[in-house]
Amino acid sequence: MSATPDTARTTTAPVVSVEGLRKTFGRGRKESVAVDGIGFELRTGGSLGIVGESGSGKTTTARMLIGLEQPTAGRILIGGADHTRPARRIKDLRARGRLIQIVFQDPYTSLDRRQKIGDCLGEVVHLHFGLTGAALKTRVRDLGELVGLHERQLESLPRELSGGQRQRVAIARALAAEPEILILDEAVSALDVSIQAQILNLLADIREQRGISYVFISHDLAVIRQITDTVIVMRHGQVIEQGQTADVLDNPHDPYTRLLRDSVPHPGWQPGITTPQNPHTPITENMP
Ligand SMILES: Nc1ncnc2c1ncn2[C@@H]1O[C@H](COP(=O)(O)OP(=O)(O)OP(=O)(O)O)[C@@H](O)[C@H]1O
Repeated sequence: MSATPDTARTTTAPVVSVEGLRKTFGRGRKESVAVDGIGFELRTGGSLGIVGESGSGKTTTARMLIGLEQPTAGRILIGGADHTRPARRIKDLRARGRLIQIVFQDPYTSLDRRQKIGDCLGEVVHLHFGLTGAALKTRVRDLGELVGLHERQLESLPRELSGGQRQRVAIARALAAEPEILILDEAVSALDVSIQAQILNLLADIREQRGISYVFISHDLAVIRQITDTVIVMRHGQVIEQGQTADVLDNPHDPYTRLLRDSVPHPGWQPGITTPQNPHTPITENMP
């Protein structure tokens, strides 16, 4: 990783600033609004959670941030520079890769089945930093170490690893570009609870050591509470509540956030029975 000291990045200035961001798909009568004029900030070295039910616009927001989707309207500033339009030239794509990376839920589909893990990481390091030979090998070993992958696993093919190990590969591959911002889109959702806890601890350590900023998309509010310091709640493409994570989750002002929070199963919860202790079944059954 870069030698940038933690303090250099850990300021209160926003590293990401989003204004009036909107994305529609389709045209005319078939037009649908996925993201409807949202705004938020991620401070440098901070961790921002995005929560909301399925279809609320979380992934579309992430895809616009990373440049995989062009916004219909609005503005995305990253490190003060305008990143509203996806990069087109290779040089700009690479520069963006050094700034922001994303990890999706299922890394298996994005890994080359015939490529050893070490080679996969080496490719990214070579692409961004031009390292070769022993220097490249050392860097790959360091990356593996950072995420808890050993030499033997670096020599493996993706199918020889567990889901948790593959997710570590995906994180290492994203970190190989030494980005300032890492987006994790349901990146731990498919993992069992103990592996999930290991990865969350790992991410917290990396953030502390490197001063990297996170955008963390998850439907799991316990995960959001653990890994983020601010949160936005999305519904129907809009931000309906935002603030410090603990404040929003402990004292939600919006009924939808309350509903979202109370949907987390707890002792005494029974599916299908609505009582004050067991407030609801489908999450937005009573919402407009
Ligand atoms: N390429 C696309 N073409 C048309 N509609 C799309 C496209 N991508 C997303 N949408 C629509 O935009 C809306 C928001 O989708 P998005 O994937 O951003 O939601 P989400 O909150 O991430 O959901 P989930 O939690 O299920 O991943 C949905 O109604 C979805 O069907």
